[in-house]
Amino acid sequence: MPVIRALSSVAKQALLAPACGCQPLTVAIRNISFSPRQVTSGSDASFHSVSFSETDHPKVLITGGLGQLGVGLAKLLRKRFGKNNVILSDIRKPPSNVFHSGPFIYSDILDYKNLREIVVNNRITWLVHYSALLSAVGEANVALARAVNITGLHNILDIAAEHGLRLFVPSTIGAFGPTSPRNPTPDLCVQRPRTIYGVSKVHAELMGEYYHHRYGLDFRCLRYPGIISADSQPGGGTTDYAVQIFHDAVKNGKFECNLKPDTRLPMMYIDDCLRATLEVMEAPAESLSMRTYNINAMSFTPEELANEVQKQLPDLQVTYEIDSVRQAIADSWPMNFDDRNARNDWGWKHDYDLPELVQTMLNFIGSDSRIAQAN
Ligand SMILES: NC(=O)c1ccc[n+]([C@@H]2O[C@H](COP(=O)([O-])OP(=O)(O)OC[C@H]3O[C@@H](n4cnc5c(N)ncnc54)[C@H](O)[C@@H]3O)[C@@H](O)[C@H]2O)c1
Ligand SMILES: C[C@@H](O)[C@H](N)C(=O)O
Repeated sequence: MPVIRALSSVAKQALLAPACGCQPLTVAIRNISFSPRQVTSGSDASFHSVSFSETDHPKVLITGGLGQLGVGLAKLLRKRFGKNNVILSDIRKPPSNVFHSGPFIYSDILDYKNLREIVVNNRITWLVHYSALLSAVGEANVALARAVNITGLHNILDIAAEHGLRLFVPSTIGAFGPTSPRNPTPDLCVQRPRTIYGVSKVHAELMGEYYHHRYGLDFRCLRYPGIISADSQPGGGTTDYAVQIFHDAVKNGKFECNLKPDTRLPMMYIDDCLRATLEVMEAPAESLSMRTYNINAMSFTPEELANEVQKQLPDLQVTYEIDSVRQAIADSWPMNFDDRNARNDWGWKHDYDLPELVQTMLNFIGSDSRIAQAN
C-alpha cells in the first residue's frame, strides 16, 4: 500500500506539474501551491512568506513604462503610494524629466533572470505589464511581436506566480475580430482576432485566467479602448489618428487621416484609463466576478471627432488617405464596447466624453505650443 500511495502521489505531482516539466514549488502564499517554473537555487521560503500585506503600500514595477501609458501611470501611482514605491522600467533610455521623476531601471522582459532579480531585489508586490508591440507595428514585425507579446508574457506570468505578485496585464479592443459581435461587444463572446497583436492579447487573457485558477495568481486585466493622451505619443496602433489630429490641428491647421471618415471605434482619455487601472488593482478580490473586463468611455468616427475639434478650431482642414492595413484592422474591431460588468462589479465610471476630451486635449496642446513659441 505505501508503494501504491507513493506512486499515486508521484502521478498526482506529474499531473499537476506544468508543461515546462519543472519541479513544483510549494510557497506560502494564499492559494499558490505550485510554481510554474523551477527556482534554480532552491526556494527561499522566508522570502515567499513575506507577502504584501493589504495595509502596506504595494511596491510596483511597470514594464514597458516609456510608452504612451507608463509614465502617466507611474505619476498616478507615485502620488498614491510614494515616489520610491513605483519603479518604471523599459529597454529604452528615459528622457531626463522621466529619469529624475522617480526610480527607473533597465528591464528587458525577454530576460527572465534579470526580471526575477529586479522583483526580488526591490521586493516588488505589484507588477503592471505594459511592454508590447501594438497592432500596426506588430503586423510590420510579426516575429518580434510574437516574442515580446507572447514569450515575454510567459516570463511575466511565471515571475508573478512564483513571487505572489498582483499582476495587471492590459488587453485591448484588438482582442476581438470580425466574427465577434461589434456593436456592442460584450465581455464574453467569440474572439478570433486577425492580428498578431490581437492573438497575443487573447493568449494573455487566457493564460492569466488559467494561472489564476491553477496557481492562484492574482491576475487582473482590462481591455482598453484606443487611448488618447496629450503629453505622450502612441506607439504604432490603429487608433493613433485620434491623438495625431490634435497635434496637427494646433500646429498646422490640417490633418490627413489614415482611416475612413465613418470608422467607429471605442476610445478613452488617458486619465480615465489610468484611474481604471488603479481602481481595478485596488478592488477587493471578492468584487471581481471575472478577471478580464471591457472598459469604455465613448465611441466615435474620425468625422465625428473632426467635427468636434472644428467647433474650437473652425479652420481645421481634414483629408483622408487610407492606410489599408490599419483600415482592415479597424474594420474588424468593436464599434461599441459593453462594459456593464466593470460598472456593476467594481464601480467603473468614466469622466470624459467626446466634448470634454476635445476641450482637454486642445487646452493641453495649445498651452504647450504657446509655451514653446514664447521660448
Ligand atoms: N495605448 C493604447 O491605446 C492601448 C490600448 C489598448 C491596450 N494597450 C496596452 O497597454 C500597454 C501599454 O501601451 P502603450 O500604448 O504604452 O504602448 P507603447 O507601444 O507606447 O509602449 C510599449 C513599450 O514597451 C517597450 N518594450 C518593447 N519591447 C520590450 C521588451 N523586450 N522589454 C521591455 N519593454 C519593451 C517599448 O520600448 C515601449 O516603451 C500595452 O500592453 C498595450 O497593448 C494600449
Ligand atoms: C487599441 C489599442 O490596442 C492600440 N491603440 C492599437 O491601436 O493598437
